[in-house]
Amino acid sequence: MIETKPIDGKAFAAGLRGRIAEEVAVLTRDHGLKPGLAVVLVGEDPASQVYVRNKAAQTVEVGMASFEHKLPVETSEADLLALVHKLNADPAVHGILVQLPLPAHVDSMKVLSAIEPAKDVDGFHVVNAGRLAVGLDALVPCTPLGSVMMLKHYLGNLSGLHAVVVGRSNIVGKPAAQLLLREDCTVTIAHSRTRDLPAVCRQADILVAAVGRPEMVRGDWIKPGATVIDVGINRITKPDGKTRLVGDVAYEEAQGIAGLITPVPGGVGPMTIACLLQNTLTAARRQAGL
Ligand SMILES: Nc1nc(=O)c2c([nH]1)NC[C@@H]1CN(c3ccc(C(=O)N[C@@H](CCC(=O)O)C(=O)O)cc3)C=[N+]21
Repeated sequence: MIETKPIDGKAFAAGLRGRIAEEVAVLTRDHGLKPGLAVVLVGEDPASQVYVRNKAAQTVEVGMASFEHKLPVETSEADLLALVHKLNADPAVHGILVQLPLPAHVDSMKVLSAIEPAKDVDGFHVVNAGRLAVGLDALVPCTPLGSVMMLKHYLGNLSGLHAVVVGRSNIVGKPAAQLLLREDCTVTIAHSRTRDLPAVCRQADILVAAVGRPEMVRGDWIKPGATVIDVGINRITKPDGKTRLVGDVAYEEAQGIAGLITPVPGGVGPMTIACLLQNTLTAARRQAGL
């Protein structure tokens, strides 16, 4: 029987934020540079409001400036684009995040493409996606960045390991695959059309679940001793009417099979926000030519 160890993303993120705070203090002291992050939220989705509030609080906590822009759900695409252009031109703003999903009447791709790539701390702009793909310096999407940071910390060298990424989204699956490839993993990208998905997953030394379906990855999809990164954050309603957060992996079933696993909550989620701050620091430094 394998002893399954949880990967404490919450503690890891707190440590990372501590290091970021020290670097921000040095940057401000030696160069008079205070990194600034602008977050744009359209509409009043309660979960999104919680994330945006957490991001703003942690931004201030590490010594950065936080600029929050809350817009009504009926905001036009033109007005949103105008705000993005204003933030692009604002020297106090080094990072811009437009919270997704946007309302249906707004073309998300158009808005993301309007963000100056150097300020695109989500790493969603095609320029950053392309730079990551060809191995140039890029701003890298926060969730995959945080996931790979934890993998390197816990496993050391990832070279030659077989990583299976379940999910092919532009914000997690594809960039996660690129980062793992950069670490010399053998990478398989699996998705809803993959034939015999459980058998493909069972080949993984590193299994990244990023599908957005509660507990879809079952215990018997996991190779004994494998490292499981659960990117899913699904709010489900239990029979008693209470809600609870679950990942894309059946966490209890993974016990005794996985070697290491990120819990939900307390795994990848906190690292996503810490990496957003890391990207803002990186963006500020590059914009200042440091
Ligand atoms: N442009 C954009 N960039 C994003 O990065 C982005 C976005 N839009 N839209 C929404 C999703 C969601 N997201 C989360 C970040 C942290 C937690 C997080 O810290 N979760 C805690 C629990 C939070 C809770 O209890 O609800 C945890 O997993 O432990 C969750 C979700 C970033 N997103």
